[in-house]
Amino acid sequence: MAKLFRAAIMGPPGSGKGTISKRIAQSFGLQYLSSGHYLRESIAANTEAGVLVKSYVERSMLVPDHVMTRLMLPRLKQLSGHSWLLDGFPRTLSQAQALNNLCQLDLVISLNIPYETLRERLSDRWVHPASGRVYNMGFNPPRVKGKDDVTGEPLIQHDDDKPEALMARLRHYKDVAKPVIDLYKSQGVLHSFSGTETDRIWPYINSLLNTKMHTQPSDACRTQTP
Ligand SMILES: Nc1nc2c(ncn2[C@@H]2O[C@H](COP(=O)(O)OP(=O)(O)O)[C@@H](O)[C@H]2O)c(=O)[nH]1
Ligand SMILES: Nc1ncnc2c1ncn2[C@@H]1O[C@H](COP(=O)(O)OP(=O)(O)O)[C@@H](O)[C@H]1O
Repeated sequence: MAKLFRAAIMGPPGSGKGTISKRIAQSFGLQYLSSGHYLRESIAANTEAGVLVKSYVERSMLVPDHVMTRLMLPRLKQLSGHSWLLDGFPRTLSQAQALNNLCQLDLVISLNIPYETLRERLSDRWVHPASGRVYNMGFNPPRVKGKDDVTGEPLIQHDDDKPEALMARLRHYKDVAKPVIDLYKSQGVLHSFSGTETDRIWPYINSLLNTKMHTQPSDACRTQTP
């Protein structure tokens, strides 16, 4: 059986989860699943799930745990023969416990980035809503200002990336993430990285993954919920 590897990345909004996940997926061939992107995609496609979660996502409120697990766990079961990386899920202790019942993570990456850095980055973050591609006017600007590189469609800014919403989101992130981080610490799978530049953090994550992926294969996840 192929070696499988299951990881999650955690960090406040703007900490570089999406940017680093893209590098991990490219370098290590993991399937990447972003809860925020998945939810926005469902809303845009007006699926049953999309209708259900729309009011929460639009108000930057957490989607209730039972809804989130009902959406994410079946997706992960579909990926049961693959290595994957989760971004944005699990967000709460209850979500982490539900995920634990499906399978144990091999690695959780936690990003600690100073507030001022987050504020600067997010005030300059532009996204292509349909694909989830993310740009930053200084760090990774689009080839044509205001347009997505692949489709040429317009880029937008999320309202909740604006400074007035950011402080509240950050405080909320810390409260909710603490028990999740404690859980993964107690399981011995948590690795934290601090810094202000993704390019300086990346080599450490790269080297950690190189080591872990070649020494710690995991079993296949359960395909049936117990
Ligand atoms: N200036 C700067 N911007 C960065 C760096 N790393 C990521 N970004 C940008 O910061 C914003 C937030 O990054 P993102 O990966 O979307 O963070 P997430 O909210 O944790 O998924 C995006 O616009 C990125 O392009 C960095 O090292 N320096
Ligand atoms: N695991 C989750 N639990 C509850 N709600 C979630 C979860 N992941 C994403 N969401 C919802 O989707 C929105 C966007 O998520 P995301 O793209 O991760 O952005 P952010 O990191 O800015 O919160 C969140 O504000 C929330 O409404």
